[in-house]
Parts: sequence; structure tokens; C-alpha cells
Amino acid sequence: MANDNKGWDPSQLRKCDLEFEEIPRFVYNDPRVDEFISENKPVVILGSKLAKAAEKWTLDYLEKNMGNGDFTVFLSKNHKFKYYDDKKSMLKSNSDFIPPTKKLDMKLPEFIKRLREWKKGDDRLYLQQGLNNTVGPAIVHDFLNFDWNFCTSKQSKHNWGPLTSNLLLIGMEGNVTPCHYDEQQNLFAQVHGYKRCILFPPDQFDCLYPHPVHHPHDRQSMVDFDKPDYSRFPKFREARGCETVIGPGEVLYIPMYWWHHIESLMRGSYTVTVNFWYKGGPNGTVTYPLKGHQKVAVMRNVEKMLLDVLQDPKEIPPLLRAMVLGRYT
Ligand SMILES: CCC[C@@H](CC(=O)O)C(=O)C(=O)O
Ligand SMILES: [Zn+2]
Repeated sequence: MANDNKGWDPSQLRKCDLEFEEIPRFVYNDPRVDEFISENKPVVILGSKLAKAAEKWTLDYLEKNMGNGDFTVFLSKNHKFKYYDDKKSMLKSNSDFIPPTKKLDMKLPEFIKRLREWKKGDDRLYLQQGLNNTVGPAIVHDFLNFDWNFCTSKQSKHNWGPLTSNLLLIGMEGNVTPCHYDEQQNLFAQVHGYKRCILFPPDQFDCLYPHPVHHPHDRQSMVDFDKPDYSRFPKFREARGCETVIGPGEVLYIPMYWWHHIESLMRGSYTVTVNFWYKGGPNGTVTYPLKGHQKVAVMRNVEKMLLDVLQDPKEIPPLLRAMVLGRYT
């Protein structure tokens, strides 16, 4: 991958068995940006002022101005912060589920102190907090100075639904959010430090082996990218993805349903990102054959319906096997 950006070096990336295409990068007013977004394809948007007002959000500035609210911080025994659904983890059928991370409410000064005093062997930390009105006035001022015209113009031009949240992400170097997909459009604005983003289209569902929909790790890939188990997940070898490293001021459009693995480069500093999650828009006229993301939505509905009627998740595999093996294969 090209590292013409002065700010990072391939030695700061984690090793990965797969090779990837580069995600294209265009200046924000290049018409190809909207061409890619309209085709639900990832694109890096350069030179936008989307979250420029946050470029002064250093840890010192945030400590002074973030207010005295509690922030959601995840702790992990390793470098992975694999998301899990709290509610699903309480289901009887998931009683053997062990959450891979601990979720705490933490004041910002404590988070920053632990970040600064972190040493090898300590739990890693990842602050992931929706920006809301508990933040201090200076942060509100900066937030209001985001380039809302830019993102709102994308939202209306591409028929996205409403903005659901802006997550503030403050991660340690080397933190990884493992491969998963979201059911929202995402303008992922990098503010401080560098993040490597590996993306796969929705039609690679069969190469990325998502957990069952009822599982707490719904939408997350079962494949450990650090040590893929090719006997359990043979088609992972065939996964074809694209990647980019984004730095301060760069925005990655992550299309809804696209798989993404995101890591903070190991270059000696924390990372800050603000994401902009939008609900998907109305489907509009459906054309056939259905697109990859629509088939994922269909498969999700089938799994939900089967669980609804069968109640016991263990009854789903034998029923699906009876339906498919020898009949549709
Ligand atoms: C909780 C959100 C984490 C983020 C990835 C990352 O920056 O580590 C992501 O997956 C997204 O913005 O969709
Ligand atoms: Zn995500």
C-alpha cells in the first residue's frame, strides 16, 4: 500500500494474510466522490472541513473542555475491541457467552491519566462515546462548527435517513475494532493519528462468517484476522477487500453493510475519530437480482423469523440443513 503520506509507515500496521486493493481518494468537491457514494462504494474524501473544528481536540484540550460527564470506556485484555450486544448477551441461549471487553463509565481526566500511565500488560482502553449535551461549552462550540453543510448535502443527495449519532472515538495506538458491518451509512472523520481501514463488500458475507443474528456478536465476523482458522473458515482465503490509511482531516465513507476492520497505527500516539452514522434511506424501486446488501438484509430476516418460530436456536441449523442439503445443493 502506498505510504506517500509522510505521517505513517507500513511497519506500523498489523500483519494480515490478505492483500487488498487501495480505496480511491478524491478531493471533497470532485464529482467522483458522489459517484462512489451513490454506488454505495467506499471512498476517501480529502480536504473537507467536516470535522476540522475538532483538530484542536488534543487530550489536554479535551480534559479542559469536555465537562465532568461520564464517558463510555471499553477495557480489553488484548488489542481487540470486538463489539457485543448487551441485551443479546442476557438471553438464556447465550448464557455461556463471555464478554471480550469490560464496559465502564469513566470521567475524562481518569481515562487520560490511565492512557498516559499505560504500560505493557495493562488492560488497553478505548473511549467510545456518543457526543451529547453533557460536553462543555467549548466542545459544543467546536461541534457546531463542524461542516454540517457538507454532511447534510451528502445525506440529502443520497437519500440517507436521519443522523443517528456522532461517536467520539479515542483509542490507544494498536487498538483494533475487528471486522464487522453496521446497518448505517458512515462518514468516518479522522481527527488525530492514523487508522488503517480494511473494507469488504456485503457480498463477501460467505467469506467472512458472521456470528448468528441472535448471538451477542451479531454483525461481527467470527474470523480472527490475526490467526485465521482456515479449517473452520476456508472461504476466508477468498475474501477480496480494499484498504486505506486515513490521517487527520481525511474522511472515509463506509457504506452501510460494508464489512470493516479498523486499527489504530502503532506510531506512538493515541487516535481521535468522530463518526457520523446515518440511517439508510428508503429502498426505492427494487431491481433484480438483489444487491449484496439487500441479500444480507433478507438473510437477517430469515434468521430472525426462524428464531421466532423455533424459539430454540439449536433447532435452526438442522432445519436449514434439511431444507438445503440435497435439495438446493
Ligand atoms: C464503535 C465504532 C468503532 C468504529 C471503528 C473504530 O474506529 O475503531 C466503527 O466501527 C464505526 O465507526 O463504524
Ligand atoms: Zn463499524
